[in-house]
Amino acid sequence: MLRTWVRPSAAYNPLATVRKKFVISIATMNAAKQAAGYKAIDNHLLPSFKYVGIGSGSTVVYCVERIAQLREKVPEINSMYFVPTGYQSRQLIVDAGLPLMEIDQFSAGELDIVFDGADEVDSQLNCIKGGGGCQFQEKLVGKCSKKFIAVVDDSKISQRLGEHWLQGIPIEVVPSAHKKVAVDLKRLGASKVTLRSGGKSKAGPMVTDNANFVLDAYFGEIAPERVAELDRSIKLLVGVVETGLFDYADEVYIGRTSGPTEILTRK
Ligand SMILES: O=C(CO)[C@H](O)[C@H](O)COP(=O)(O)O
Repeated sequence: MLRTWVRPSAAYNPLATVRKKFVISIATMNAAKQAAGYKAIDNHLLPSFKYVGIGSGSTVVYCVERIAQLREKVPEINSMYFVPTGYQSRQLIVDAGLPLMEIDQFSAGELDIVFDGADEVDSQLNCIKGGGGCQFQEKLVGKCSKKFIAVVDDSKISQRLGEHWLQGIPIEVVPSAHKKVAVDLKRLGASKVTLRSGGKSKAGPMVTDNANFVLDAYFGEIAPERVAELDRSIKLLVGVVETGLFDYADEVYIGRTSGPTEILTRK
């Protein structure tokens, strides 16, 4: 984002103060994500593991970076297989030279662990995911894993989902059903439903790794005890492939922009 609006010329400087602040805050945010990603790997990647899920987004990049760094010290990593949640994480695994396996080889509970990012986390460790449109495969990999570790920065933490993530719950839908599902979601109580656009990179709707569309549906702030029920209601709508509501994180690593990484554990 920075690159698109800051003029690089040193002579041009009305925005210099803003620019400096912005640069520092991005660097600080990345340092927080990195600290959390590294700590999650150091604490949870056991040498005995065989199959490890890798989530999507900018934070898991640091998890993969740490796994690659540890290969010499922990040679067992070379005989593990890493299972992606979409094309982005597939590319991360391949670029890091880590052994790759696809999720279609696995069923529930067969992966040892998955490390993934999240868009928002509530007080009971429920998460909204799918900011990058990967929620279906993220949930599939999550459901095939014995443990789900979320890694986020501190801007993602809320009491209730919908407090900070105002874009809405990402819902993957079969393209031919997008209109019907949008109306259904409004009937279910969504105040705003948007068909996600491909933005500057693609004319028309964004298309997921599974060739589907995404509807972002805002349901206001969702009390933690309502998350599972809302997830079920959305899933029942014909045309819905998967929702971005996740209610099974075991631990959340929160990279703090000031202070050490905090760890929240499901009680
Ligand atoms: O759910 C996701 C993609 O579908 C991501 O994990 C989520 O959007 C968080 O991404 P980031 O780490 O870049 O903030």
